[in-house]
Amino acid sequence: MLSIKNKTLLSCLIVQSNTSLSITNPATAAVIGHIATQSKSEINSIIAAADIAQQQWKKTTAKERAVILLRWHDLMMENQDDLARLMTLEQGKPLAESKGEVAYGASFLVWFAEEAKRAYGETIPTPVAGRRLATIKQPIGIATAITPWNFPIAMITRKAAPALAAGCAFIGKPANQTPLSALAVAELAYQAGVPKALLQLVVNESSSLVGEVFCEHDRIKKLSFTGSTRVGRILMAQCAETIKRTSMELGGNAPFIVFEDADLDLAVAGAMVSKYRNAGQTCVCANRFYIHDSVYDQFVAKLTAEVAKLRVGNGLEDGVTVGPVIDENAKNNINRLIQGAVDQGATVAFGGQVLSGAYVDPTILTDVRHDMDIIQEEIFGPVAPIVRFSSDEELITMANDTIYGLASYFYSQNINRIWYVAEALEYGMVGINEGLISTEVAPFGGVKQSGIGKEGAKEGLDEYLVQKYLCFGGLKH
Ligand SMILES: NC(=O)C1=CN([C@@H]2O[C@H](COP(=O)(O)OP(=O)(O)OC[C@H]3O[C@@H](n4cnc5c(N)ncnc54)[C@H](OP(=O)(O)O)[C@@H]3O)[C@@H](O)[C@H]2O)C=CC1
Ligand SMILES: O=C(O)CCCC(=O)O
Repeated sequence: MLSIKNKTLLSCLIVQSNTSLSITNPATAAVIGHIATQSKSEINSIIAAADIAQQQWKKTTAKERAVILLRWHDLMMENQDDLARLMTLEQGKPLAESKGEVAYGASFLVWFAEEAKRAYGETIPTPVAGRRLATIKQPIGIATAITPWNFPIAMITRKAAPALAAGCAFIGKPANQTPLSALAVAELAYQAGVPKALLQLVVNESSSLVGEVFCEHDRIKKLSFTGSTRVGRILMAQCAETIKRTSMELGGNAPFIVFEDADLDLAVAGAMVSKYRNAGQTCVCANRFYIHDSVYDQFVAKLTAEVAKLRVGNGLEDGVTVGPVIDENAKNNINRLIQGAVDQGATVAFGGQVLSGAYVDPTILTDVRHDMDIIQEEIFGPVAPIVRFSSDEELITMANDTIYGLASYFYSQNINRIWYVAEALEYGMVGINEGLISTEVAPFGGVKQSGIGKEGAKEGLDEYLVQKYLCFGGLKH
């Protein structure tokens, strides 16, 4: 079942025991393997070993660390097909998307390998004679991460790469539903020369147990989390005791806005990639559509024509563009939101069938009002609820009416409107005439209850560095 070429990527697999975790393929509900779990005392031993390893690693030069990270990148790309297959088997996304994620995940290794060479300090003009002032940047120490199932590889490398590049040790907890591809990527890190004690992935049936150890351990200096706002709140509270630095990439409720002056074909292309990629299970996915009254019917017709071309099925099969969602619970929750919207007056313009297994029918809902539950909640599924608007002012109020502030998208060709709306949207990221904004070179992160901190870009490295101020006194000249 796990037929891949490079068998070393499966070194994490064990014969089932009472301390193992079983991994299920969401496309078939079949168990595809078992991996060992780590107890609390084993995780504490891993932290102690990471502490020792980091004392050596922090003394290496950024250039030496870059050589290893670049080798790791090359190994990931050499094993792109195998890693993608593993990801599709445990997560469900179509193989082409899995391959894309492997490349996206690997891109963080190159980016941070290069960026760490530019972790510059500063000199500061002294206000007092006989002194010189400067700053340096140093690794924060042991960094930990807890990641979700929707991007099993990229969310690990987006955090591990800056940590290792900065000179930190890294301990991650992948999602229990999708640890295989992350563990395979860790195996490639060791083959590239990353010391085993420096980079470890741990799992336990109880994610909250791992979370508590990470948050409460005094030698751990950083926690980076990607996942729901609900769990982000718990982790931030738990980190308070040790005043740990945190990065939080949490839930979103992205508006996708089309003004009357938009290029509609461009908007539909952006909507398809933003809404239906990964079966809608992306924190930056368009969650709710606001379309100007004068182009509403035209937009719906064009979008329907494109959604009708999607093919739902097992992500390993040729031609499949929408895989299963992560499990049947997720499917039921999405179908509950669709039914709730219909009960509140929405119309199913396309799709809406209840499918078997963990599959969700790509759906378009019209006659949707801003106050419906489907607009207020994160759908995390291939469903596009479409609201009409007629004034820019009303639109901005509706777009910002959420506790979330991660991604937002709008389409317009009017330069005045583009600047005004881009500035008025209360979001960490704005796609303007663009539906796919993620890249390793730009700062990814939200405002409001979508989180704290940035990943990728030059800012992503600073999350793993501490700035130290040096004051040189008693100088004669
Ligand atoms: N912003 C984003 O990128 C994401 C947003 N979400 C949103 O969250 C919803 C629920 O998805 P879900 O996967 O359950 O997201 P969660 O936030 O529950 O899970 C994300 C990660 O946190 C772990 N976790 C869960 N509870 C705790 C805890 N108390 N302490 C420490 N770690 C914990 C999970 O482990 P385990 O695998 O054991 O559950 C997983 O590794 C989605 O439907 C979506 O709306 C989900 C994923 C990503
Ligand atoms: O959904 C997420 O959990 C992260 C978004 C992936 C990306 O586009 O970078």
